[in-house]
Amino acid sequence: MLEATGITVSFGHHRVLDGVSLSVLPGEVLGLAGPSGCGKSTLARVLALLLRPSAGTVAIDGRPVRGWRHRAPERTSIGLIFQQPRLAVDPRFTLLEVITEPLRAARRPLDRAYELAEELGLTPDLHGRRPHEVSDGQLQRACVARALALEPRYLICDEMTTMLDASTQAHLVGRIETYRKRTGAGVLAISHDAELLDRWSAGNVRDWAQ
Ligand SMILES: Nc1ncnc2c1ncn2[C@@H]1O[C@H](COP(=O)(O)OP(=O)(O)OP(=O)(O)O)[C@@H](O)[C@H]1O
Repeated sequence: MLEATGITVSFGHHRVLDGVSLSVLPGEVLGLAGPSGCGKSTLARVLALLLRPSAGTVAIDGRPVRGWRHRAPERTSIGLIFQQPRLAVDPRFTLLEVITEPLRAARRPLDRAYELAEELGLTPDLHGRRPHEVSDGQLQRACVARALALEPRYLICDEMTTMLDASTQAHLVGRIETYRKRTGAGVLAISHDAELLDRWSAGNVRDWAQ
């Protein structure tokens, strides 16, 4: 279980999260809805171990996270996919380099990147292109491949498909579903699209406003 307990985060004097708790079970899809600005993305960053809260704990499969260093080993257990892929990649990287980045950092074989690119529908002519030479949908496919590269136990999809057309949305959700069913990973899906969340999580939605 990916478990956040009593999470508190402030930016300056603005307390964004005040003792929030949430958990994602292995194999489940949990939808998270809520009004704009309520702190969903902030909580996603805490759960992905990118933002250290001022109070509260994150535990992965019962083990509390202690190291919040950049290369904390627990980081590889959690994949995060952002809403805006252009803000989530180094603009100098080719799509293939985006996908190989975590494999390189973890000293894993890079061949896996070609399989992931193919699974995400990125044809070889796209591999050498940089972010400004591809569409948002193609770049987001590379970001999903990157998030899956180290086979995370949990995936956090933060408005992953908001900017994309219906067919790309269906493809990306389908890929993550295939991965979830194969590995038993837990998925936290954050979206303003109530219909998508309801369908994807089979009604397992937590509404922040309630
Ligand atoms: N790095 C930051 N510095 C200062 N304030 C921040 C920072 N990140 C987020 N905030 C503020 O924290 C609040 C919550 O932001 P967050 O992005 O978590 O909300 P959200 O629920 O994901 O919103 P949306 O649904 O619009 O994406 C907002 O008021 C935002 O302006």
